[in-house]
Amino acid sequence: MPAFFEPAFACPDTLADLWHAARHAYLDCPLPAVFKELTLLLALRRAGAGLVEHALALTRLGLAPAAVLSALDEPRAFVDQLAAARDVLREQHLHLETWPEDPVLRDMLMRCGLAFAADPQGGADGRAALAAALTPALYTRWTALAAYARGRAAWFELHPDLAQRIDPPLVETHAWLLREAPGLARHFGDPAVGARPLVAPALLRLIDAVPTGILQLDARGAIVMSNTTAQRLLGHGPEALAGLTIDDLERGALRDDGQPLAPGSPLRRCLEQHKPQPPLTVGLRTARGELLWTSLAAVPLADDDHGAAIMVTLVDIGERRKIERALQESEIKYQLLVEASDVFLLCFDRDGFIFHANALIAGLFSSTVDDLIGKSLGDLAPDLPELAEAYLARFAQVMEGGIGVSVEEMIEVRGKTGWFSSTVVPLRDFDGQVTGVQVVARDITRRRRAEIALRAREERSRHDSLHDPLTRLPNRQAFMEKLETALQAVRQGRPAFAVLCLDLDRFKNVNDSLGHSTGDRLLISFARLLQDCVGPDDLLARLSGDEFGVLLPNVQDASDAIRVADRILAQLKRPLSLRDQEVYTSISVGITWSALGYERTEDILRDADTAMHRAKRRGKSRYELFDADMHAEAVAQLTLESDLRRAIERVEFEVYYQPVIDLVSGQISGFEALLRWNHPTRGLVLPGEFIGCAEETGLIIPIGEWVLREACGQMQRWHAKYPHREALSISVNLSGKQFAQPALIAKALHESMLVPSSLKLEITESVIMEDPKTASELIEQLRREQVHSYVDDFGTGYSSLSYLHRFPMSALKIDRSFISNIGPDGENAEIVRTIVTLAHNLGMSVIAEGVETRAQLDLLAEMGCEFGQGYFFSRPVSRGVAESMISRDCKP
Ligand SMILES: Nc1nc2c(ncn2[C@@H]2O[C@@H]3COP(=O)(O)O[C@H]4[C@@H](O)[C@H](n5cnc6c(=O)[nH]c(N)nc65)O[C@@H]4COP(=O)(O)O[C@H]3[C@H]2O)c(=O)[nH]1
Repeated sequence: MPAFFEPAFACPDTLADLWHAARHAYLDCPLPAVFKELTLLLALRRAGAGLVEHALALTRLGLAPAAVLSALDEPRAFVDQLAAARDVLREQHLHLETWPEDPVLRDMLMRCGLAFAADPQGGADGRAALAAALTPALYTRWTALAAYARGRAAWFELHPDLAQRIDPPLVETHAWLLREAPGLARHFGDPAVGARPLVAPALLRLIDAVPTGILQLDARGAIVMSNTTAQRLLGHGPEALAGLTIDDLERGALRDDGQPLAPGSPLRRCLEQHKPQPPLTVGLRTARGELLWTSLAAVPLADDDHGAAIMVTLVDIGERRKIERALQESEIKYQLLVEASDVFLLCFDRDGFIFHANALIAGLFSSTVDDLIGKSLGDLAPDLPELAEAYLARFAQVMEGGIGVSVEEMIEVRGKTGWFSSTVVPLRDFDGQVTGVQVVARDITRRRRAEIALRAREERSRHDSLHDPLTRLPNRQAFMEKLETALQAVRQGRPAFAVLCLDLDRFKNVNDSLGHSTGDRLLISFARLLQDCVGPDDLLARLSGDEFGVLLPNVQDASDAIRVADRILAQLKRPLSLRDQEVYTSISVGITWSALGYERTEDILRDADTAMHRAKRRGKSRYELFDADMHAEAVAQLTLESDLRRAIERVEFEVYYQPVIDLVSGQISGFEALLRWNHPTRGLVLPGEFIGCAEETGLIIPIGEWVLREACGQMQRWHAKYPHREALSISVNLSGKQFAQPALIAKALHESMLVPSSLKLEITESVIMEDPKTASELIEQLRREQVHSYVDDFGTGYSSLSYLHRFPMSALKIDRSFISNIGPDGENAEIVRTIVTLAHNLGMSVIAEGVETRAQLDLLAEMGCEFGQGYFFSRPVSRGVAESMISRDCKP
């Protein structure tokens, strides 16, 4: 680029200014019109279209186009003239402020100026001469004019087709000019050349088809060609796009970072430095002002015939950028997440060197992220070689298998021990190849501690749930679990086991008489004693209140269990020390063992329990081995129990009445109500066969209630029917279990409307002694309600009269075993006599049970016994028979 025109081409603004200045000079300056025309004509001689415009200007000035032809026709002479003019100007030392009047001088100046325009480089001498000859203002104007001319020429050189296409009047004028002066045609060149496409049509189609936008810009940065993609992307039609400049393209354009594109864009650099510009992300504005993100590249074009200086390619990267942005955002989010989370992150390459880490892990090693990069595990924790080794093994495993590995482990880092949960996962490249591993670890110390505490608590609570808090022995649940294990072991061929069920005899008495805390101490002391009696492999448990169980997991036969029972019984011959007192106690032991072929643990314990009850029944302080008979008995008991339940539902019971005779008058003083069961298959069943079972199962409560209501009601009906016999009383047996429901007695009386004093409740001596406290309270309550209480079966239990005064009983019934023995030989007679005397001394009447003979009757009468009851008078009879007795004037 000639230095003379540099300002105009260096900066578009300058060019624009020059353009305006030149137009101003062209139209307003005092240069002669012909000078102007010649200047332009010469400058634009290669620009046919420019000449057209020039011709228009000539027309406006009133000149015929033909007037300039002579100058154009003589280029050679023109150059010579120019050289002459230059010499003249140099010699004349002119200082012109206005254009000279002298036509020769004028002509000289004009030709000199034209020389600059036509050949700026070559006209350097002339320019210097001109500058010397003209005032600076005049010289500037002249320069501007020359720049204008040069600019126009260059413009039209680059846009021959464009100029014709966009300016139809120009084309018309062109045609007119050629008609007027056909000689101009050689200056315009071939009009077809102007419309000639820049590239071959096939290539043009190809260019149009490519998805990349292609623009060609001329040396001044104006678009001279665009393909369809570029037009579509930028939203301009081809016409609108043609002629847009770099400025237009870059107006409102943004850099990749969203900042305005700085001056000196790659397009301009390419244009000016003729160097290819690598792709750059630029946001261009479309015709609608929207932002189009492109990858913009430019290459210089060498010697293009059509004036194209650079080729620009535009690739729409909007979608890609969105994805990239999303990826970036996701990456940022990931980073934020990683940094904000409590996760330790390390990424290792295949060789075990760190290439990524987060701040948290850096902090853990009192380091920085940068410092960690490039380090190996060994560098990281030189004092933990085993840990490093373990992790390296994990890395190898993960990289080989491609599957992540998670572990929780305790690690000591810098003297601090903590629990960490870490996961090692493989890292892969786009092809799926494992490129390294990522370790994500979390400090789980707090969680772990909480877990340990929780587990300890759970274990404690499980221990509690399986242990008795008082004796600290395993409880029933624990015993049953172990029993289940033992049962399974036996099924798998392991040796037999035995179970002992131990129950303290009369423990309730201890509780009631010595207090519950003494009872507790007794249990603790007894538990210790048991512990001393069993082996380390044996299981001792407290099954319930005063019931203990022993599981002997390895026995040859039942005798092994018997030996243990004997040992315990022998130990109990000595008193148990309870702090400040010593207490004698005994136990009843039931034994069973697995050789009996058990299927269920409940059955084992049930049978041991059955045997234990048998031991109790047989006098306590002993053991009983469960056997087949007992089993049959147990089965029979079960059958009986279910039959009883059915009997209650269907009311298969009946009350029989046995008269009680006044031994003085010989008349019936009352009846004892005795229960009978009309069994559907077994016929009449006596109470001895089912009362025990009813008591054990608690069924005695509904049965007893029924008897009470039935008997009270019956007696009340007899009272009503035989009013003169209203002194008749009814005796009803009361079970110990019924003590708990004294209200039922009041209820029965209330419902039957029987006078309370007509009801006598028989309570056995053993029941009283089983629970003396409750018995005493009940008897006292009954007394207050005017219900009489009798001691039943006296002599079979404690046989002690000493306690009787503690209970406000009305009478006692001497057991029939004593009566039957006061036969003709008089055995027991003295005992009975003593009982009668003592009872009288305590203010109680006496009823003799089981009177079967006249001799017994006579002896009892002689002893002063008030009442008698027995087969001698009558067996227990049905209601109807009993009534007939009453109606027969009360003699049985
Ligand atoms: N060998 C002989 N026996 C005689 C003679 N006189 C009466 N007996 C029998 O002696 C038992 C007297 O009843 P217990 O001592 O209260 O003894 C009763 C009583 O303890 C209980 N029992 C009967 N009914 C009930 C009831 O409704 N409730 C409760 N809880 N127990 C009842 O069943 C036991 C047996 O009742 P039973 O079989 O009816 O037997 C009756 C009666 O039939 C005699 O001269 N010789």
